[in-house]
Amino acid sequence: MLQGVNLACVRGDRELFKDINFSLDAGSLLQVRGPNGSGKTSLLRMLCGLSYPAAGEILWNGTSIRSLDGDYFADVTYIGHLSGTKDDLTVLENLRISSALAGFEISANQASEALKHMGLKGREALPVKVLSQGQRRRVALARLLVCNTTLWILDEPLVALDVMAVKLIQGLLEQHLQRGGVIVMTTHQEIEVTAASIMQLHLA
Ligand SMILES: Nc1ncnc2c1ncn2[C@@H]1O[C@H](COP(=O)(O)OP(=O)(O)OP(=O)(O)O)[C@@H](O)[C@H]1O
Repeated sequence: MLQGVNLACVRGDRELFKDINFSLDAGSLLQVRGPNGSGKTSLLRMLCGLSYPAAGEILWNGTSIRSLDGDYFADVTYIGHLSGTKDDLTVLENLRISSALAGFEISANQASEALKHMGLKGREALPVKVLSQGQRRRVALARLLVCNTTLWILDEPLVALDVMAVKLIQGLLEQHLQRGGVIVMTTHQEIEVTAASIMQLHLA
C-alpha cells in the first residue's frame, strides 16, 4: 500500500536523512523513532504530501502520491503533534470543522458520540481554550473515530494523554489495523498494539 523509496530530506543546509526505504501492506504499522530534530515530523509531512522529498518517491498502491493529488488526500488522516485545535471554538465545533476540512461532514450527534467515546462528555460546549493539554489532544484524536480513511499518519499521538486515554488510542489503532488500515506514527514511548506487522524506522 504505502512505500517509501530512497527518501531523502534536506532542511535548510542540513541533510536530515537519506536512503530511507519501507513498504507497508494493509494492517501494518510503522513506528518512526529518533532523537529530537532527527526529521520524524519532516518525514510524516512528506508522507502526507505536505512537502516533497529531496530525493526518492512515495508510492500509494504503486502510484506516486505526486500524481494522485486529491485521491491520495481522501485516503489519509493526518494529526500533527500540535493538536491544531482552535481556541475560541467549542469542543464540538472543533471536531465538526476539522472533520469537514478533511472531507468528512459529520452531524452534531456523530460528533457528540465521538467526543463521549473520548471521555469528553459534558465538555462539548466549552471553548477549547479552557481544556487541559490532554483534553485538547483527545479532541484532535476524536477525528480518528469519524474519519473513513485507510492511512493514518500520527505525530506523537500519545503525548499528554493519561494512562486510560493511551489505552483507548492504542485500542483504536489496533482496530484500524485489524480492518486493513495502515498507520505511520512517531512516538518516543513504547506502544502496546497487536498487529500483523509492526515495523520500526530509526532516524539518527
Ligand atoms: N523549514 C525548515 N527550514 C529549516 N530547518 C527546518 C525546517 N523545518 C524543520 N527544520 C529543522 O529540521 C530538523 C528536523 O525537524 P523535525 O521537526 O522533522 O524533527 P523531529 O525528529 O520531528 O523532532 P522532535 O522529536 O523534536 O519533534 C530540526 O532541526 C528543524 O529545526
